[in-house]
Amino acid sequence: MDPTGQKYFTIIDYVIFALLLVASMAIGLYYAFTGGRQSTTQEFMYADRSMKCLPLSLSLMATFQSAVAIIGTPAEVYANGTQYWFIGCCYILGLLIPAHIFIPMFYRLHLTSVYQYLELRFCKAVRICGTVTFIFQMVITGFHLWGAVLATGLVCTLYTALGGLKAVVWTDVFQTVVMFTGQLAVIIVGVHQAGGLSDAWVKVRDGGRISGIDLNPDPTVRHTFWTLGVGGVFLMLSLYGVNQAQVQRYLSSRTEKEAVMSCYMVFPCLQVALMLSCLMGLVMYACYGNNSPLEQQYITSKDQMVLYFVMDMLQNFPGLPGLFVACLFSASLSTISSAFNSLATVTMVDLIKPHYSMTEARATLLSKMLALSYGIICVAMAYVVHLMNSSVLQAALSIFGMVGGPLLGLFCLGIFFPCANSIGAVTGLAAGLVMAFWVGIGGFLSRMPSSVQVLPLNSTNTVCCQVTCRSVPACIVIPAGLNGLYSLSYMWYSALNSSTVVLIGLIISFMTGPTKGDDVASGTVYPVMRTAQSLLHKLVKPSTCYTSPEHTVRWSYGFTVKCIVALGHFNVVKLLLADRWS
Ligand SMILES: CC(C)(CO)[C@@H](O)C(=O)NCCC(=O)O
Ligand code: NA
Repeated sequence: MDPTGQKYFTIIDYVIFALLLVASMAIGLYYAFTGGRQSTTQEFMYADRSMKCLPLSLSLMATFQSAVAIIGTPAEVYANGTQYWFIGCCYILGLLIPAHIFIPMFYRLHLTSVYQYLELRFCKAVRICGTVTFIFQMVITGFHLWGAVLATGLVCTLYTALGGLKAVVWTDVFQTVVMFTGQLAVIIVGVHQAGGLSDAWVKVRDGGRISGIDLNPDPTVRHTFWTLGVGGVFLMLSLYGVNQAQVQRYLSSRTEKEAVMSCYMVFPCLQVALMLSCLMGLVMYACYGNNSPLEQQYITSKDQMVLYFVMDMLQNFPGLPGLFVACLFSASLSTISSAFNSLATVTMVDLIKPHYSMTEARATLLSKMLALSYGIICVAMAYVVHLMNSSVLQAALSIFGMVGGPLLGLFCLGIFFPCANSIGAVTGLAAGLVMAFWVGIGGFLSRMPSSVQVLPLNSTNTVCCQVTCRSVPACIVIPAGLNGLYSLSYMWYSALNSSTVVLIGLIISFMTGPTKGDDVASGTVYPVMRTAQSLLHKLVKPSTCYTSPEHTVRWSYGFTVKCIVALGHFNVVKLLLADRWS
């Protein structure tokens, strides 16, 4: 540390960081020159469908655990306590549903990409709409990532393009280990600096950072048990149920059972990841108390907290800052490599292959070029796009909800509603996206002025933000009714947008002539009623015969229609009552 308070990396730090890049590159090269030498698209995209459960589960977790989670979660816990930790509750249903509904269905259909499902169930147009929405989502995910700077971005692009999915999965495994080690090291040193475990505990407890469960049903409160535990389920389903990056991993496993197991194993992995990042937030509070470096104006945004903390705490431990930066980059690399690989896959499988016939060698080469190009696009964008001053964690999860939510709705419409038709699907998706951007952007703009006031005025970023914000309240007048919608907690975005797709999709399907039960391709609809009935029968009378599929389909039609009608009545009654009372 020099007299101006500037902290520097030592040689050891640089060496550790370089080792991360070298090792990742080595794994990529290894898979480029062993096995089938990445000479088929099967190997490049689906690892020859030979993966085992343990590496897959670590890789599944690493895909959506990026630097954003590692620096965003501690900042959230430091500022608002451990309420966010309750997001861990949504992992239960958020993983059980993919394991028992999505994975068996996708695996048995032997898909080449998850969007092929949409063509089997609906038609080609729906498949293309889904694919384009996904590309949009993943490119945003890829470039919003902090730290995707040239050196790392290029290394990542190279190992992804050379080593295919095998390299992506095995680098994920290695990078997860680096990620956990880095976090653990910072937590241990932090507890030590705070005066030991019991001192640290007393400080966070007296500082009110240990939150009890908040059961407030108000959907506009950012974090409650309901927004996190129930709203989060929809977020998890969109990420772990129908996202191509994840489905590609399920499909690459040796057997269906192993795919289901890997999904189960994500649960403990995610809990460990969540625990480490929440603990780091608590340790930060134990060290700084309410005297945050943000308040003292050492840093200009909440998201710099973790980095400042790390450099501040670890300065006497040469090598540890390097390890932590390696941890951050590991988290990012494992996310963007999955994004590049899945983007290349869908572009090839959904957009190019159905229209041009080509040899296997050509197709493989083209897939590699695609992975390379998406990598370069994302690296270039990372240079251009600067982060917003609001929390990166909230921004990332909002984007997942805004683009992932409608996609989840599209798949649910196809899987759970045999009557939905293609016109309904496309209109529903469009309606869901409109809803997403309307509420997402409306919410962002309506929250902006207040979020800016708390920031110090001396950084260039803030000045730009001030300029844009000042004009906002003047030109946007928000009607009172919409304010409710705009203030919806971002954790509900996935649920709202996927429900919009399903609801509009069903209404349009009924208006344009619902699909007949027999016209639906076999294996593309989940027999909700039959499963529920057989479960019920098993519970009540263990030895009864089960009803015919036709009967069940007819029954589920009737039931769905009744539900919609009942819901309509309920809303009318609610409106009437609200009118009376006001
Ligand atoms: C997806 C969750 C919420 C699961 O805990 C978590 O990994 C997370 O907060 N991710 C943030 C987005 C990102 O890391 O890119
Ligand atoms: Na990651």
